[in-house]
Amino acid sequence: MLEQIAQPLVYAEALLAQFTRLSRLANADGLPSSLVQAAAQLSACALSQLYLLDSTHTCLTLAAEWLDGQAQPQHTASLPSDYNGEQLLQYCLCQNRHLNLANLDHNLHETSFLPASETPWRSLLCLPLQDDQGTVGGLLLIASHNARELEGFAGSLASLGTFALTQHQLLQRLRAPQTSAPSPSPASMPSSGYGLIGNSPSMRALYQLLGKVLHNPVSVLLTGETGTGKELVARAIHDCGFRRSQAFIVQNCASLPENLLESELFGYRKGAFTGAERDRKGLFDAADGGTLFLDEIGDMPLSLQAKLLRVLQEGEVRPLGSTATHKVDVRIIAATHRDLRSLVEQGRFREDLFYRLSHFPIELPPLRARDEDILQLARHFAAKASAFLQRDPCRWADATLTHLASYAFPGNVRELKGLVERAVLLCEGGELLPEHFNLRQADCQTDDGCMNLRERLERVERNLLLDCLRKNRGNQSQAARELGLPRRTLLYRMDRLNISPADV
Ligand SMILES: Nc1ncnc2c1ncn2[C@@H]1O[C@H](COP(=O)(O)OP(=O)(O)OP(=O)(O)O)[C@@H](O)[C@H]1O
Repeated sequence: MLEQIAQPLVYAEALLAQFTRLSRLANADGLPSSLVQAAAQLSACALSQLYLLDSTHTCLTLAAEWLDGQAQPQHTASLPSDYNGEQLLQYCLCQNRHLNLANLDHNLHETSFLPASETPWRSLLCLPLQDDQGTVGGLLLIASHNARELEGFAGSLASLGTFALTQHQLLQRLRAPQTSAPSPSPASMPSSGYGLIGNSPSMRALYQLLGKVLHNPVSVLLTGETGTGKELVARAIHDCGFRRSQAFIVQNCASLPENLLESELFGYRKGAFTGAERDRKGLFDAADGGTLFLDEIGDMPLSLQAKLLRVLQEGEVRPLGSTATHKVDVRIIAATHRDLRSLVEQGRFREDLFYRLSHFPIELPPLRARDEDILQLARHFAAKASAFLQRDPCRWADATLTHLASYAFPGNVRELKGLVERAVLLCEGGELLPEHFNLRQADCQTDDGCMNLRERLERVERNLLLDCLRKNRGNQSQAARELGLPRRTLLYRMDRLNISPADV
């Protein structure tokens, strides 16, 4: 790591001292400025900057700057991560690769993010930093007025920066419970990740995967039963990624006959077929720079699959009736509820396209695999439905929550949404009661045949406790009060039901 450094031992000692200094900081606010100071001193560069990506991964903020031996006053301005001007920062962020420019005099990159200076900036090194989830959480940058080779600092400063970023997040998390946040009303219940609702282990695993693809241009294949949120996830990838200012276009591949689907997707030239009276651009052109969501990809006809493969491989589109191709830059997110592998075996889906699409597969869990999310989803849908109907948010009767928590939903979030919306419509006194929900009794009881009564009751109790804890943002005293339990009893039950603060 240090082979390109002039005096590696001296440097290693200084680096160790900086790791030690950063590890001793007990205040999250001090970490960014200590990191930029350390980076500038270790590299002997006049400038060091730390940019942090916000939790939605859409804004970059200059969190700290060290210039000519001094910490600079904190900037409040933030830059959207999809801004076009700062290609250099954007490149490191999206590609998750460091960039070393040893001579900025011959550089075409825009560097207006560097502070104005009488002596020009002549070299820089920009390093992506990963957060504790393993996704890019920020950038550390050093720059010098001399045309210097800074590559040798890349490995060690990236490690130092990643360490500081993780410490920063840990300290922020430690501090969070001490600020007494007001209990959220159902209408303001926060969403859990990328605008999706759910905090179950399977949803948290999903958020981790999403974090990996947001700033990475790979095609994504979303699989999962119908109504599990595939389109919602596709939108989240688009809205939280760097293409968010561009178009998000949806096309259902099962909804159109082959010819129409082809002309919709690829466009056509005047005279390509009877009725083609003028040139028309296709959806790939409309989504240029943005995202095209191809729903029900398993139903795409084989001939179109070949054309889609060409777009994925070459980034080229050929409209119907044209001999020429043109380039497009479109991120493809495909979705299907079918088993594509078995369609490949049956010869109904191209194997090469299957492998091309499944570079990054994401499977959405059915609702039955995340029943602890049911009440959170139900509250969310009820709050949205009330807002839509311009009504005050509904209250939830305890019996209703128990009723819902014990219902064995199959796979479909859409079904739960429909049930809740109907209940909100039926509810007149402002309180949602069990009779407002049209739940099939059989499903309330049958559930998983392997579960005995005690296990079923424990599942219901676990879901209710989790719901109450979430509603109170993890505040156990408040949750215990609301449940009418001594706090110690709540803690005992949480322990027995295997509920940890992380589940909340
Ligand atoms: N995690 C979630 N948080 C909030 N709403 C959700 C979630 N998952 C699904 N929904 C809602 O459920 C409904 C169905 O979701 P969506 O249309 O994305 O499913 P799908 O898997 O694409 O369905 P299909 O296979 O039928 O096309 C939508 O109204 C969506 O907003």
